[in-house]
Amino acid sequence: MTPTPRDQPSFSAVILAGGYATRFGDDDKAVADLAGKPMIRHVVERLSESVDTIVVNCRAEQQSPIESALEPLSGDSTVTREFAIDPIPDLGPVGGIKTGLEAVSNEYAAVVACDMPFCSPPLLEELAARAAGHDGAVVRLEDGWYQPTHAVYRAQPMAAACGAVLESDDKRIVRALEAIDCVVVEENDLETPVGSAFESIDTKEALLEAERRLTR
Ligand SMILES: Nc1nc2c(ncn2[C@@H]2O[C@H](COP(=O)(O)OP(=O)(O)OP(=O)(O)O)[C@@H](O)[C@H]2O)c(=O)[nH]1
Ligand SMILES: [Mg+2]
Repeated sequence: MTPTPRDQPSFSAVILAGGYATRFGDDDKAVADLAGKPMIRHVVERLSESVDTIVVNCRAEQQSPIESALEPLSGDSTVTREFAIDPIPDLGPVGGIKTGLEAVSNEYAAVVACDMPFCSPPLLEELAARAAGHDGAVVRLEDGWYQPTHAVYRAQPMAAACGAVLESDDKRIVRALEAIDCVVVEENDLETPVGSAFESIDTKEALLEAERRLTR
């Protein structure tokens, strides 16, 4: 086996951007300005440290604004970007994860929400290493909540599990996690500092708060 430069299992990334950002207001938070850069660009630039293929999952009408938000992107010439458009919008993150992972050609992929500008490539690398030989690795915080939109999955089984969940009565993402061989990593057991990796920007107030931290 030829190790990657970081001696980590290689994985792709899926960025979930297909939500309607209702708590954020009328604007699409994926392309909202955060400290001089569209939010999704923060995520793409970070993920480019660890992956060579990024799949952006969104609705059809978002593709053009998101493409504009990501061009030109310096220093990422080796990163391939693709779009995976939801065939049916508004199925929630489970629908987005299914659409995105179906477009992935690597065995494993990190899934990260577009509103997590502090996402952590080192943390995702740790999750990829923990997921090796399993169908995924997801962090459970001390308060008991899973972090499925900053996680690593084996693309094919997780996409299939999301498809089955969408067909069932209980459409919660936790049902998909239960259906696959997903390693649950307790927050306290992580080797990598979490920092603000799991922080999502849901409101304009949260955006301003994140901006203050990024610019001070
Ligand atoms: N493809 C797809 N992605 C979604 C959908 N709903 C949420 N997401 C994504 O999942 C991630 C987490 O979702 P939320 O934080 O609830 O984002 P949101 O649904 O856009 O925002 P709210 O309307 O305020 O809940 C974000 O990256 C969203 O873009 C959906 O219906 N389809
Ligand atoms: Mg939502």
